[in-house]
Amino acid sequence: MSEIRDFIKKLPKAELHIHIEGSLEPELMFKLSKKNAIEIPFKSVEEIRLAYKFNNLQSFLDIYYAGAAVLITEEDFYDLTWAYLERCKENNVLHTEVFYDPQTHTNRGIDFDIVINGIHRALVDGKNKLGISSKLIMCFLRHLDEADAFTTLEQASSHLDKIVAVGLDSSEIGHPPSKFERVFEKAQSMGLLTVAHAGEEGPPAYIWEALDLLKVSRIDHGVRALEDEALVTKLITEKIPLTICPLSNIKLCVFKKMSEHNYRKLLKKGLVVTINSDDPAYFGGYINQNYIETAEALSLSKEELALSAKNSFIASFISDEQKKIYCDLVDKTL
Ligand code: HPA
Ligand SMILES: [Zn+2]
Repeated sequence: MSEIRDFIKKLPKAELHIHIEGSLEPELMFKLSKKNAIEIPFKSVEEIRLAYKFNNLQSFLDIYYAGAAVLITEEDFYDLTWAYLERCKENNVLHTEVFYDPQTHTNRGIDFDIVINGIHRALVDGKNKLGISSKLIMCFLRHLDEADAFTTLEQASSHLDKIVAVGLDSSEIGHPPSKFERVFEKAQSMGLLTVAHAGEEGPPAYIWEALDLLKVSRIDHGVRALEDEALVTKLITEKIPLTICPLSNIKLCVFKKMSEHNYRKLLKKGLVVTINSDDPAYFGGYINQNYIETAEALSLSKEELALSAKNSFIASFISDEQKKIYCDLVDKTL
């Protein structure tokens, strides 16, 4: 193994941008489709993998929502989450903040409680059996309307002990953060933090809206921030983290190739940037693979990789004491 790969493997990390539905590997999708008698348009695991060719965010989302339809029982959501936590262990992820999309499931008749209880139970086991700490972030699908998001927030009100924040994902263009200003305001009044996908395909104006209207603690993706100098200054001064997903950006054609990714530029400017996997089953790798491909294409040094790992803990929703413990662990790898 090359020295840099070995270093990345040993580096303690937090993952802050992972959609649990996006960790559904073709093998599990196939198995669940048989068990639950849900038809999927593929005859084999190989056929599923071959279908994973995307030319933008929407072409991915269409397949991603179709795949999620095999998830029916609480056990299915448990197994999905547990499989991801085992990958965390392999990738030396010590802390993870997991997104899930309740509306993907409730809108096809799955009870809100089944989904959250299955995911939560696996996260508790992840702490007890694997030593991985975690938080859960409930995302609203932005292509659906405000009323649907309000209904979802209402359903979450008896589970507030299991959720740290609300987020915003799905088709970005045409669905600006402003559409959900009132829902996010209500979520905050319930004690929840906020994050939002912005500036993945959408313009810098969407990042401004996420900050000014949704009062987000972090921006998910945010790679288009570089197009707006005043925005970059704000993100640096206010230390607002970006959760960047390099392999996702290549697979969804946000950048043509990894050598053109702006990750290193953002890091060099002093933004709190982090490396994450987004939808690892669909985009060709878990967090270490994202670190490796970014490091190799952009010639990131060990110091820059360690800074990225420290950023991941600093940008997380854990306590300051815990952040210090994890950052010290990162320093020890240098
Ligand atoms: O990268 C993403 N962007 C928006 N929505 C998503 N849902 C899963 N992954 C993504
Ligand atoms: Zn995402």
